[in-house]
Amino acid sequence: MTRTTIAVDDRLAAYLLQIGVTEHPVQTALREFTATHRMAKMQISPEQGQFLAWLVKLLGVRRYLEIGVFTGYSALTVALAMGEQGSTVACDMSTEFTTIARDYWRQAGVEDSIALYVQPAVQTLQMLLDDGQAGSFDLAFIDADKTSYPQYYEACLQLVRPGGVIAVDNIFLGGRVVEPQPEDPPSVRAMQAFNASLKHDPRVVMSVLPIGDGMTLLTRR
Ligand SMILES: C[S@@+](CC[C@H](N)C(=O)[O-])C[C@H]1O[C@@H](n2cnc3c(N)ncnc32)[C@H](O)[C@@H]1O
Repeated sequence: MTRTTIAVDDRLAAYLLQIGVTEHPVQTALREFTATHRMAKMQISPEQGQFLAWLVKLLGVRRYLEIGVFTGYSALTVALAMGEQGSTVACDMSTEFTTIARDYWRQAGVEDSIALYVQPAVQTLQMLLDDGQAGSFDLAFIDADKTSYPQYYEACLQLVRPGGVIAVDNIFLGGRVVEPQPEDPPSVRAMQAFNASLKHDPRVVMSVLPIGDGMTLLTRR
């Protein structure tokens, strides 16, 4: 028993990976490749991927919306968990990053199930709303530029069905949200305000998990 969540050091993280994560060989290859990338820390942790895959099974997710693709690990993980019945809409602005993603999606045989839009995510979200896709997604994952999280959240609340889930990543920002310092970037105060706004939002039921850099889960009422 413990009254607080224990810190996970490198040794324990390796153990967690060993006993708690099952990956498709292409997931492993992508994770190992991304570890060598200059922006490697942007990828979700493998245990977060495992959690999302579990959530897919729990909810019976068929339609997945991802905001923030990077080299494609989270989208690949969810696409594999959904299987042939699943489809993904993926949003990112970077051709460089998503070219890597597409390559690994192709290797895993899920490329055709992922519609990737390489443009600002707000445009893609508006396009989906204009296209009458409100309420059509089972799961949304917000993992892109932090100052836009409130906009992404409002759009996802419309796009996800009642009972569907919105997962939000990096809500701790390495712990800086507790007490933002003057030298911190605007994203820290923005995340602090966003986190505070969710607690009493009557439209959702929420739970914050201290997994990765902190992940909030919100079920749409
Ligand atoms: C933290 S990474 C995503 C990590 C990914 N979910 C994974 O597990 O590997 C954030 C991504 O958001 C993208 N991004 C940043 N600003 C964006 C914007 N305005 N619209 C769309 N994508 C954006 C970046 O190009 C980057 O690939």
